[in-house]
Amino acid sequence: MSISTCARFCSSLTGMSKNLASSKNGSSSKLIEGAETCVTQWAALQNKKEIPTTSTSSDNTEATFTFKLGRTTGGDLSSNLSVTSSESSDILESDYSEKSGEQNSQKLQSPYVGVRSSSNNNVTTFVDHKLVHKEEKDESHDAADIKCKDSEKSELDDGNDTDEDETDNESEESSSNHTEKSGRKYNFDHFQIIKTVGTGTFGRVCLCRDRVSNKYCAMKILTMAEVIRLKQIEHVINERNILREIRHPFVISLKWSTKDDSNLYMIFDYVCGGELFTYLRNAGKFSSQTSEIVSALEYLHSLQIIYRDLKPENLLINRDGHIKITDFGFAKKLRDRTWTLCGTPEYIAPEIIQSKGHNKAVDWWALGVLIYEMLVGYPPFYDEQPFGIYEKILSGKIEWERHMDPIAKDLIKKLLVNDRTKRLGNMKNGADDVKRHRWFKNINWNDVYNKKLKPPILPDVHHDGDTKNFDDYSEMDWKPTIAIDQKDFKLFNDF
Ligand SMILES: Nc1ncnc2c1ncn2[C@@H]1O[C@H](COP(=O)(O)OP(=O)(O)OP(=O)(O)O)[C@@H](O)[C@H]1O
Repeated sequence: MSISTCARFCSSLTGMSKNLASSKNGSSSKLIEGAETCVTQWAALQNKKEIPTTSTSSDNTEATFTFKLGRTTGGDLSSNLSVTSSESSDILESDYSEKSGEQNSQKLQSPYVGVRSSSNNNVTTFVDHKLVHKEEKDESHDAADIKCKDSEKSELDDGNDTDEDETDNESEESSSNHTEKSGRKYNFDHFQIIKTVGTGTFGRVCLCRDRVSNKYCAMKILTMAEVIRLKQIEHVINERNILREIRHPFVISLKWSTKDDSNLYMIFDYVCGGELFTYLRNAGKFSSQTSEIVSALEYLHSLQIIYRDLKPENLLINRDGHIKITDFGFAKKLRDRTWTLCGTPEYIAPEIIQSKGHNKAVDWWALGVLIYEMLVGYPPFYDEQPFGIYEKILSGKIEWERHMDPIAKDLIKKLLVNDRTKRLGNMKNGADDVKRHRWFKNINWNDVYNKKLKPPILPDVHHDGDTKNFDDYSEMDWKPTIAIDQKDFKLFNDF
């Protein structure tokens, strides 16, 4: 996850953050207490029946409690917190589909603090330094140096090296199956790591060069031990599986995934423009990007996938100016509804707060928040405290800027409807209702999909591997690769 963008509230969370930072597997009950308090306060806020703080599942399924805490508007500090516990007494909420009873793991985010200026990507990141690797590294690394054995289990993907910008539409038309083979077999040492361009909860994202095709790509490296520690195995496997299934011009495309005995790896096309948010904060310029997001959401929902993490940080912009939605860590294939409390506070839909069970409607809500934030510069529901944010979300009151475009305002209002059965996008015509809104009156949706709309702005990049739109990250804190034991390794059998 990018920590960049709008840095968010923090002071109230700092103490919690410290607790979390010092937490180990076996000592997380304090943190869970904090999480329980959150849940209880939400319930109290609404004067509604209490959200269960223990799992109702009979099979002791592990619970999920997932937040991305930490966005402050115009401020400069954000804090993401993470905590886990596998003790059933600490269970807060099970993440399962209503019908499947599918279990999931438990999480608040890992401790880090990010600072960002509102005008660009200047982010300072402090990741968990407990396992910081002090040894100095060269700027570029061989992927093989990271210790991926030949015997690693690797996922043969489509192996399609062709420049995505040129082939996106072709491949989408010819195949929606990401695993369709094109003949190439990837190998880990085909990749040379050049530079870190982002950090996430469990690892980092690096710019790489594919030695075979000579193309740039992004390698997301997740430390298995961290994934286990944060009880995120299911989410990571979900992320990979969903990414393998999808192929859309405005969604990041996974080229290959693999693992060794310490890390999970996902190789994506490199999106060199950085975050969209950096470029566009202007009503006139944003409608074509919005339409790309709508197109992507419609596609995901058509596959019964909810994305659940729509926010400016997760919208990257390609060299051609088009959007790429990234970070599918919260995405989920749904049979019906899900109950995981997850998301980023400012973007969470009321039904998530109310623990009513949620579905794709949460993405349409988040779209309303996103459009508002893109147009106004800060999110519609904001407070220094997360509870204040939830209270505002539930109240449904939105402050409107006087000069807000009335058509945009109408769209936002129809997306930010508390009653999800009346929310645009979630009614019987689905995404068509959104697409037919006046805000999109001049939009030809086929043209959107085929990238025929001229992007309002092109990112300032000099070449495909340009990293100027990303923050600088230390290459000195690569964590040592520690092999996990066989028992733990088996947890990743499905990756
Ligand atoms: N394909 C890509 N091209 C360029 N940069 C990327 C790409 N994928 C990710 N990044 C950068 O790396 C950052 C972290 O990526 P991502 O959000 O996927 O990590 P994460 O580990 O899932 O984070 P989280 O903590 O939210 O789980 C992004 O915000 C972005 O800046």
